[in-house]
Amino acid sequence: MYLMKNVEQYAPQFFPVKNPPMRWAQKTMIEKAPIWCSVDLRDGNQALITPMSLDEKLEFFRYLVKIGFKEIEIGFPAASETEYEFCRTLIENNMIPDDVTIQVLTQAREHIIAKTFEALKGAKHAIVHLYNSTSVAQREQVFKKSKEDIIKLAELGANLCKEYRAKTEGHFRFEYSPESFTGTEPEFALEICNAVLKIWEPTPEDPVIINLPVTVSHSMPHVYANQVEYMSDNLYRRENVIISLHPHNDRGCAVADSELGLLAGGDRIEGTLFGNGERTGNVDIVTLALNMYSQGVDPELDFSNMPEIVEVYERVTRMHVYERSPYSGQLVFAAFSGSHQDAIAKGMHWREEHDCKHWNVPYLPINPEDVGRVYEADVIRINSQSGKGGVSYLMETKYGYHIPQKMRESFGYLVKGVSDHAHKELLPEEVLDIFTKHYVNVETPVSIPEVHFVQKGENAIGTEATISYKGSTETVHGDGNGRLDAVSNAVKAHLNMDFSLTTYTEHALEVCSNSKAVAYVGLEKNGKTYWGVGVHSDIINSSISAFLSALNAMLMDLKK
Ligand SMILES: CC(=O)SCCNC(=O)CCNC(=O)[C@H](O)C(C)(C)COP(=O)(O)OP(=O)(O)OC[C@H]1O[C@@H](n2cnc3c(N)ncnc32)[C@H](O)[C@@H]1OP(=O)(O)O
Ligand SMILES: CC(C)C(=O)C(=O)O
Repeated sequence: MYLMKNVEQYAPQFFPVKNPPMRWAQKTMIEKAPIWCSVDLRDGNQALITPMSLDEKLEFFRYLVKIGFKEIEIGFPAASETEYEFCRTLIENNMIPDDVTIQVLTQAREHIIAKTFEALKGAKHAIVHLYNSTSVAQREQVFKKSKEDIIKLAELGANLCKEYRAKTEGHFRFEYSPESFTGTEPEFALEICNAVLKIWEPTPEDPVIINLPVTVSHSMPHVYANQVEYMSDNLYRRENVIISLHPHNDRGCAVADSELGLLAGGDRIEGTLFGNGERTGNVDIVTLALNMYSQGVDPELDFSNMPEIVEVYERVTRMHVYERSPYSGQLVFAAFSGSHQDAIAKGMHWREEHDCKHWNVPYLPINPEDVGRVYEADVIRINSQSGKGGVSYLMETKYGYHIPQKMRESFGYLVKGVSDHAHKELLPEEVLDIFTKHYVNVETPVSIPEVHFVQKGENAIGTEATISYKGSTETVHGDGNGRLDAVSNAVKAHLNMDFSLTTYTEHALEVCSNSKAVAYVGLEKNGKTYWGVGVHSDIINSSISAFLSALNAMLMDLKK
């Protein structure tokens, strides 16, 4: 019994290569950056609810150049006035850097090819990208043409492009796409591509791009890789052909298709930032490039200011970068859960203490700083799933508190409890606030407004302390082997209670360029430890404040 009643109406829509050699399967890494071609301004733009305006396209174009794209498909000049004007604006205003080649898309129809070349007048160089659909479904349903007639259409387009190129000044290269390649029999895709190549006759000086689009994704990535390998092995004048890949993401496999396709012979990738594009989008170039980067391969694109890239992209496309989009999403470096935070904090300390050549911090595939993200804001995020490791790491890296190991658990549970009850994430300032209110310089119910010490021997100190408690103020005395011990003994005697001082640590604290001293005290009573922290410009005052804070925590607890 099927849960979804229509499963029987589906069957695989792809044509696997017979007996594929699968040499690509022996490879494990992409070893150099492919030629990148951004199709944000064409495939990305044609899929937007409101396509970009001229100004938005100009801003996006400049940004793509800044990222480092050397080939940019700027549009479909015959599609609309905006598309045409955009192409003219770039050319007439000399806005295309010499090392950047614009690319334009055209169908195999004369008036569209004519308009495309008209749009390119004055361009120093460009790629003219011709396509027609070759899949069984499109041949039968859309074009209602035989294989021979589909080849004739491609040949017509290829010949027209050649003719118009001859009539137009500028250095123009050609690209051909057997559109819907993944729904096409590989033998037929090869036949039609070779027919086009025989018209264009690629040479080393004039190589041709054969683009193998996953127009719609129908198969698992290895099936596509076999198709790419088959084309690469059999294309006419392969040595003068650049194999381009253009995967869409219908099955969520565009990145895998691209990576395996590159292993199988692809030289070039057409994709978009954050995977914008028709339906589920084109392949996300950010992911592809940073996947390479994370393995030590220079992607030759600059994504070091991801927050800015996301801002520009979201503004001009009116799309949203998904929070979990690899490398770019708001949450992709965030660790909320305790064990992840603990491992990240320890991994970061390990890096400080060891001479690590390679990045291998647990749970962080790359250093978030490499893409312009910051640890405190983006990595350690605190909610009810967090633990002591993350909370302490935050307090240390953002506020300079080195909370003693033994105190961390108590603080971790305190923070977790606040977040759990409020049912929300806590910002770093809120975590600091909890810490301050709960532990630092707590002066109720007991306070010590004044304290003096006298040295009574080599290891003996006496104190005279003024203690305020429950509305009365008294001067008390005590002796000890140090100042804190003397105050502790004086308080014990005055309050007639017993406890032991189990932890004491101190360190300097940088607060707004002033150095203060921070002390941490743990007092134990009936098997339970109470914590206090003192912050003061003077270390003696800090330690007494820490002691008092712990004592007050104990008194409040005993009162319950
Ligand atoms: C997979 C992709 O992304 S391909 C790129 C798709 N992008 C776009 O289509 C965006 C821009 N397109 C447009 O603005 C318009 O489609 C235009 C201006 C190109 C053409 O507009 P129109 O001619 O008015 O309409 P339309 O696109 O519906 O034309 C379809 C006709 O073109 C034919 N056709 C479609 N693609 C091609 C092609 N690549 N080569 C030759 N003919 C084609 C169809 O078979 C159909 O023919 P018919 O009129 O005999 O039925
Ligand atoms: C024009 C072609 C390359 C295309 O966009 C596709 O097939 O997805």
